[in-house]
Amino acid sequence: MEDGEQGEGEWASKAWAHLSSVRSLSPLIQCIANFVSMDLTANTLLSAGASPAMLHSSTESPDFTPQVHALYINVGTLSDAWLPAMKVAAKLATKFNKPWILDPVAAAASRFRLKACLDLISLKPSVIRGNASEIIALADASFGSSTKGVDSSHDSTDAVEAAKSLAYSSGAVVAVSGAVDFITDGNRVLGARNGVPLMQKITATGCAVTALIAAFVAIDPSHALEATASALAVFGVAGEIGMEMARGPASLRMHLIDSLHGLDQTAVISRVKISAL
Ligand SMILES: Nc1ncnc2c1ncn2[C@@H]1O[C@H](COP(=O)(O)OP(=O)(O)OP(=O)(O)O)[C@@H](O)[C@H]1O
Ligand SMILES: Cc1ncsc1CCO
Ligand SMILES: [Mg+2]
Repeated sequence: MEDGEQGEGEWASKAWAHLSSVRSLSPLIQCIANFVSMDLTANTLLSAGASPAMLHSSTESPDFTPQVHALYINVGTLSDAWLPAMKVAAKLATKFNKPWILDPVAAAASRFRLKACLDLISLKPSVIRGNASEIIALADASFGSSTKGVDSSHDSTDAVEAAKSLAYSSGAVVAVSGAVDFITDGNRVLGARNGVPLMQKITATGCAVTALIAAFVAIDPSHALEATASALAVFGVAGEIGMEMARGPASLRMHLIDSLHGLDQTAVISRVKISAL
């Protein structure tokens, strides 16, 4: 796929091509998720056509990580026991040239968590996706500054410069979710304007979309910026269509998964709103 200036229609076609490849290639994604998000994450990957495996033991990663198409690491319910396993898997992914994707949940909630995230970032993830407060905390390497646990206390627009600086310093593509999702490699910045506000009221939609990014990057690893934008926009479109049937967060969760599974070319092409900023 080519870089450069393109209109929304071309980005939407690219998003459809990415989703079609995920469906046809069904990439195997190792997920070191968290206790809250495991179910939604696995179901999101399955409904998109990917193949999730929630394996986190450092004893089995040497056998398993070399077989996967991408690795997803989420620090949501981080513990002393899980952190070494995350590092083992991340190192294996890098060694075997597999993309790995980080979700730095609540990065600034504690010194332990901030250091864990920064240590993981030094192991070279392909993509980091967080909410605005998480990305600002990582860019500043600062603990406790205006954070509220796993929820963001900033708008995504507040974090664009932090995302660019984190992308530049880490070498990763950095995505900030919110009303507008921003995706940057430190140089280019894309905006994806899909989704509905009620997605914030379902726990772990952020975790789930980060896993979806892993599946999209797995099938287009040399275009991580574009694949990340496609995943965020496609997940947002599933949320928009799901919202047409939902009565609240619980039914939106169900309809979002159904809509992701049923997305067709017409819906993706007409609804995906990605643009270069
Ligand atoms: N105001 C909004 N309008 C539209 N979509 C939104 C809005 N806020 C968030 N989203 C979408 O909801 C999803 C989750 O993003 P969010 O920023 O809430 O992640 P998060 O805080 O990491 O969530 P969690 O930690 O619960 O997994 C993303 O797909 C994002 O695009
Ligand atoms: C609520 C919660 N707490 C730790 S992880 C998680 C899921 C959303 O990130
Ligand atoms: Mg999150």
